[in-house]
Amino acid sequence: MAGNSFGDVFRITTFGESHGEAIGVIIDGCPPNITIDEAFIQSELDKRRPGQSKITTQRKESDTAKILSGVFEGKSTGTPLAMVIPNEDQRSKDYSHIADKYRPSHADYTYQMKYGIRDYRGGGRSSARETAARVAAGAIAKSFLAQFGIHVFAHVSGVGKIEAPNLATHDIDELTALRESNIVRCADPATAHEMIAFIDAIRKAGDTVGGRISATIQQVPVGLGEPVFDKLHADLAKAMMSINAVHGFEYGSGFAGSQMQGSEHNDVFVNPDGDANNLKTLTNFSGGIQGGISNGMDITFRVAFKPVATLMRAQQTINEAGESTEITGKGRHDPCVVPRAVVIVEAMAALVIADHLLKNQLYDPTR
Ligand SMILES: Cc1cc2nc3c(=O)[nH]c(=O)nc-3n(C[C@H](O)[C@H](O)[C@H](O)COP(=O)(O)O)c2cc1C
Repeated sequence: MAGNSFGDVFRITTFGESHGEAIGVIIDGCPPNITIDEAFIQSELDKRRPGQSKITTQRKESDTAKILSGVFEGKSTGTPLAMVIPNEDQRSKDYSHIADKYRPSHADYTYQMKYGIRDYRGGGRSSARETAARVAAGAIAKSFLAQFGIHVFAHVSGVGKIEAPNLATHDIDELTALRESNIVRCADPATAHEMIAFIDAIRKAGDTVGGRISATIQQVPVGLGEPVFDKLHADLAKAMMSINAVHGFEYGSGFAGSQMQGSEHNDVFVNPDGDANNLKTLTNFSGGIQGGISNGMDITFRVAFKPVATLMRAQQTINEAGESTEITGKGRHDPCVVPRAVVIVEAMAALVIADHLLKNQLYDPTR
């Protein structure tokens, strides 16, 4: 199975399945002397952990990452940094009833056709359990970026047809406190209230619902991103589209921008500091990226997640023998993935920025 690695310099490889022994990650290319704070890694994993509230799956996993290598006396050594997260609450029998059935809109049929074998327990490698390994790696990338004052913030900006208003502040600490004040992780508490009630009603009806996550990356220096195929937004798009259940990515003005005119869409340059090498723009429809290269403004993007495929109600499907059958989800599933996916989006964004920072020919770590 190819395609388990991401990044060129700050490169991660993840391994493991939903119901195997463990999942984990190896980071090859992590620079030395980064402070590795295990409590921070854990706090990041806690935001993705199952069983954290009534609107997430009830699977009970402590999601504790054990560092196996690459760290000495609390600092990265520059050698491969490996982390493993044991699986604790598999309950594989919850899946025996679907062993030979294809869940509609899940990965069962495509895995069976491609590999001729699949671990049906929780979807095996196709399970979003794998993303815990990305979150652990993302925590290391965030620690690296913090040295440069670069911070990523994401929150749930939409659930079904409910949409949060534009945020009133850009202060990351303030936004984080607002987001963590509620279980859906929306930084607008009034909208959060509405979202939680809606997800709870959907869950009780045995159904699921999609949602949106908006993100911003602050203090990214000018010049990250390669000009042709490895444009910064192209790599962000790949990172986000690689997350389970993601169906859309847009940056800056995104799809709405295609309905605008150039005269309203162009970001007018200004020079507030009288420094020709530190220009700003009055608006940020470019989302902080022009020609695939960061321009020093906040990088902004939005990610759309589909409704979870596994429903707690009967659906028509086909089994491996090609016969019509019924399928009903059992066990523990998320009615809406976005509350748990916020930290996954942040992790993938941090990995992209760390990778570009390191491969930028203009980057001088001593500067
Ligand atoms: C945080 C998170 C949790 C998820 N939880 C579930 C779940 O409980 N049940 C499920 O069927 N799919 C869940 N998914 C989505 C599946 O992993 C995904 O739909 C499946 O792998 C098929 O891939 P695709 O939707 O990208 O085509 C979750 C996704 C994320 C990001």
